[in-house]
Amino acid sequence: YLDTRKPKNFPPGPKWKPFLGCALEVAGIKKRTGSFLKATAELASKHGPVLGLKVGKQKLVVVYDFQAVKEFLASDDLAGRPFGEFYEMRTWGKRRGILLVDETFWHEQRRFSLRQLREFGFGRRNMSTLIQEETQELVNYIFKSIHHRDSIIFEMTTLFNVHVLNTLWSMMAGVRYKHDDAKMKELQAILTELFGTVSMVGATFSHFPVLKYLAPELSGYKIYVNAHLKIWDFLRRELEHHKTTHDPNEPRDFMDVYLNVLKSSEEAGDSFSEEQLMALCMDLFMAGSETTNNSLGFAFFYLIKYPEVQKKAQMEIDAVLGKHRVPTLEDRPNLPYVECVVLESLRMFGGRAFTVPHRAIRDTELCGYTIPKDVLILANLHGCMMDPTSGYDNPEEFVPERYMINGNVAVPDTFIPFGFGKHRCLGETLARANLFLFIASLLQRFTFSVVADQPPTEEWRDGVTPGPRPFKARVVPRV
Ligand code: HEM
Repeated sequence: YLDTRKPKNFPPGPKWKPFLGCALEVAGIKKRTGSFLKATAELASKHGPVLGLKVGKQKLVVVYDFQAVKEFLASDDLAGRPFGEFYEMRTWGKRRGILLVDETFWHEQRRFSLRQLREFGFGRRNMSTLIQEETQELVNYIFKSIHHRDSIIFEMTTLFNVHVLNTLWSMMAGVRYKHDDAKMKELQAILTELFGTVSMVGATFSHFPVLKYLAPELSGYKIYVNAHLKIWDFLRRELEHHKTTHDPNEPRDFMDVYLNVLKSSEEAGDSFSEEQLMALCMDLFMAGSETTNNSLGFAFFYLIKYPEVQKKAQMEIDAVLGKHRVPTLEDRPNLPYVECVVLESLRMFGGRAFTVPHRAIRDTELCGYTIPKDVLILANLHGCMMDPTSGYDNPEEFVPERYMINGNVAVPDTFIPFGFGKHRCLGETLARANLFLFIASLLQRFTFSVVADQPPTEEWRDGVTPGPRPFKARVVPRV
């Protein structure tokens, strides 16, 4: 804590003070600019694209521009997973860390999850039919809410929550919930609470661990632990249910396939265990819900802000599907403009986000600087996709046409909302399928517009994942 000397050749950044490191300076800029993302972008413009920070006891490197991000994400030395928080897990009666699947096991668990997601299909349901069920549930819910009126006003940032969680939870445990289901709402509330207390680089208590004991509430530790315990409990109950109803010949979902692997000793590597299954579900849950929700939030934020984009997408949908044929993933090649709306929504989300933090697994180099072992390092993707120097014309504008090149959909190298390299998002296929089907299905049946005198604010919400601030839209059925 008291050491203010920087390691030799450490990336440049603000001066370090005893105990705090440069936390105060960063917090000051964060307060002025409104987010940690903008604060680190500003510091990178002053100190350079590889920024060295120290927040409390934690040394941290933030990488900003595309060339540096490319070198970072391609480096095997910088592909470690951060250590999770450890605390008492009453449910299992012993001490364990549950934030993340253990690094030594991650490789095998990641490969298993990727294969399940790629071969997605349990019983008669594949990824498209599963998401279609959710999109049509939402369409019906909106029609039901409109009832005999001409239109309805919805708060848009929460409209998709349950349905997005359902796509994850159906895949993992074969369970889906109704739009108003109390249990699912509770789970969503826990996730939202949790995401509000931490940022991508951890929470106040992880930088100043003594606060866990001195100020458990103020430092967010209590909320963090309680939220984890509640989710852990939720997952454990589902796992117990699976164990009693599991038929090895007819796996219904991810949990069943995993239980099959556990049963067949030659297939199961060392990394497979019930606890790892729970931690894996936790990871997928955490990584997949807010990201997809907020990307959809940005999509509809911009669709009401740019009605001409919405109209153009609707015309394409009408021409290909008409008003009633439900969009499926097979329609993707025939709806290139909708696909471009998806890409631009992902840029609006990703360009305001960080990658997950990685850990240096040994002393190494990045762009000529020394990164000591165990230092946390992450990329600020604003530099790649939204900075004026990122190569996108008017990067703050929502322009789906930018991906339409000679009639084909194409993205530049700098388009990396899912990262790349060893930790590239493993839910990319599911996330893109969700975005495409939700956007296409809703625009087919409804028009979304700004509510008079309640225009959405341009300010967005910082947190583990960025999102638009709550905003309302008027929803009118298309006849
Ligand atoms: C629009 C939605 C999404 C976006 C923009 C997104 C973006 C990202 C990014 C930027 C990373 C970090 C890559 C890196 O550090 O190199 C990541 C990692 C990850 N994502 Fe996603 N993600 C989304 C949805 C999902 C979904 C739906 C799932 C689960 C089904 C998921 C699971 C994961 C996991 C498990 C990781 C960690 C991978 C690893 O460390 O090896 N994500 N995602």
